Amino acid sequence: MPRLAANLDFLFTDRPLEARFDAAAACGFSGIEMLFADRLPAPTLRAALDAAGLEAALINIAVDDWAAGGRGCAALPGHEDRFRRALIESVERAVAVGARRLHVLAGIPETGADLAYARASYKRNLHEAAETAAAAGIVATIEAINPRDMPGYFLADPDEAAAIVREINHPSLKLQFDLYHTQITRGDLTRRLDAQLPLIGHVQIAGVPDRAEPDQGEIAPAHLLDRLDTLGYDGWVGLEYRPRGRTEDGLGWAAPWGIRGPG
Ligand SMILES: O=C(O)C(=O)[C@H](O)CO
Ligand SMILES: [Mg+2]
Repeated sequence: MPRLAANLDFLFTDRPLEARFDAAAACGFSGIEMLFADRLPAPTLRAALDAAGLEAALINIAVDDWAAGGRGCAALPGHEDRFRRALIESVERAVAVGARRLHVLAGIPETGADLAYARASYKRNLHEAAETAAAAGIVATIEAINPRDMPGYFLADPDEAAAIVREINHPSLKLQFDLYHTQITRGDLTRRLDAQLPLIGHVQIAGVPDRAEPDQGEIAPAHLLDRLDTLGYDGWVGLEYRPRGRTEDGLGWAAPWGIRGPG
């Protein structure tokens, strides 16, 4: 049965980061995921997780220029040294905090960039990410992000993400299947899960089109989570949405998976 993880950069954001761990645990979560895990020193993050009885399901690779529009650099030729530094630092952080999945962001190529050249460079960097992750006993993931939310992002098409994971064919490189982005760009979620399950290392969910709780709109959470269960997926499903109100008040849909508002 899939386990639900609270994304602490989307949920419980009405309180300081340090308070979100206990809030997630109080709602029945046993795992969390974070986009910006480098905001806390690794020992501090590890202590917060341990104190709340939480596992880090996934963290993102460090992105040093997020505020300036940076979205990673794995697919940006010429940035290999920067990529390697972020990779090594982030794998070390993942190990220190017990995270078994590291999302490796591709980046936004400059207008007019040679995309075939970028793809070749991306594949070399991802192979290195897989090798570095494997040596540390973890798994690197890649995720297609829809162009409405992240214009110009190199990896926009979920089927291209699946093709790249297949081509690299490394046990420590997996697909991060974000149901929200995939519904927007491609749809046909059930059949895509069926076909791509062996490639999948992490799943995320949000409602479409609003990126709020998935119980409204085009996403059918019970159907999709049951499907993942039937397919034998026993990994994490990250709740990566912007709650319509208080996070706790919007968790009713997740009750069948052990999540509850604290009352
Ligand atoms: O935006 C998403 O869906 C993600 O999962 C990334 O990690 C953050 O951009
Ligand atoms: Mg996502």
